[in-house]
Amino acid sequence: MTDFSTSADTLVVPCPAKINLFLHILGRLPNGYHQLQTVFQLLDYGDTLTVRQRQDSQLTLSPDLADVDNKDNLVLRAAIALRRFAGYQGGADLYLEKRLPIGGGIGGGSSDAASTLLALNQLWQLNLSLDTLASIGQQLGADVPVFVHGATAWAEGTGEKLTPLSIPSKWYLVLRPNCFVSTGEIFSHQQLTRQDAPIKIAAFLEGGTGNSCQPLVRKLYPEVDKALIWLDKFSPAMLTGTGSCVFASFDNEDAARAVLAQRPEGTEGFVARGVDLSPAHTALGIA
Ligand SMILES: C[C@](O)(CO)[C@H](O)COP(=O)(O)OP(=O)(O)OC[C@H]1O[C@@H](n2ccc(N)nc2=O)[C@H](O)[C@@H]1O
Ligand SMILES: Nc1ncnc2c1ncn2[C@@H]1O[C@H](COP(=O)(O)OP(=O)(O)OP(=O)(O)O)[C@@H](O)[C@H]1O
Repeated sequence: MTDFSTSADTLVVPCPAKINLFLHILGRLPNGYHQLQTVFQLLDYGDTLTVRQRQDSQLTLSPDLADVDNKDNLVLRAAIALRRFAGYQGGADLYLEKRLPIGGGIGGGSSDAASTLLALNQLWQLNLSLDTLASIGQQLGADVPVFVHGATAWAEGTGEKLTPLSIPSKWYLVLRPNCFVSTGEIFSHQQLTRQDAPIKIAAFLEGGTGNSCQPLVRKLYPEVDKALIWLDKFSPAMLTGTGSCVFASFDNEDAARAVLAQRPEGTEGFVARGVDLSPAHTALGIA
């Protein structure tokens, strides 16, 4: 068993979740990806990654995730992509404490990948810029760049054109119905609406925006529909990303926790605070 006690050659980094405070789909690009407008709200809750320098060139990842082969894990894929880009010869032991539900629309895999890039860039003293790390990360997932840049942001393009945004701090309850939604399935679905008109940041701040994937996802997944109806009784509820998680905001932690405690059987969830800056950046001392 690998010993991951903290020392000079070890970094411990949070991998925060995100929610999409709104999500519009403007159209489809020639590569099949969709042109979006969204606000990524970072949360102070997520997975935790520990990276430790090795004296040889091996890259190891533990423990195994139940549903993801190690070779497909975005942590290992990010480490390999970074090492190849930088022409670095050394290795590292990586340990991922997974808390975020997979396929929930809260960006867990992308955040794990981003924290891997940020941490190994420091551990291996590669000195690559955030822009460079974000472009390496974008090849791994559309949500990786926002986690690399580490700020709650207005996003356009496929999520890589980012404008930091300060949102009044709120508490969020994120509820996960008992189902997994494939992002690819929703984006390739015939009935997805892809014709939202572009809006300005001011229009989002004035309210009234929504998630354009929500009508289709709640139709395909009755569990999502039920979760939205239930949570909406306490505070306006919305889908994040392509789901399956839904969320609602509350003025304080106690109010959010009181609702979480009554959640319907079969659902799981967590309460987290919205943050302007990524806890990964704070932990690594990135300005
Ligand atoms: C919907 C969001 O969660 C909003 O935050 C993200 O844009 C999805 O980001 P992600 O899970 O990192 O997505 P990826 O792993 O890059 O892509 C999964 C699949 O979703 C589709 N996809 C994703 C993002 C995007 N802007 N257009 C797409 O059409 C593609 O078919 C792709 O094969
Ligand atoms: N470390 C990881 N954590 C979670 N999923 C991973 C990881 N590595 C690879 N994956 C794969 O990535 C896919 C997407 O997982 P993720 O949890 O990021 O989805 P998501 O929350 O819907 O993301 P998004 O909000 O970016 O659409 C999963 O199907 C899983 O097989």
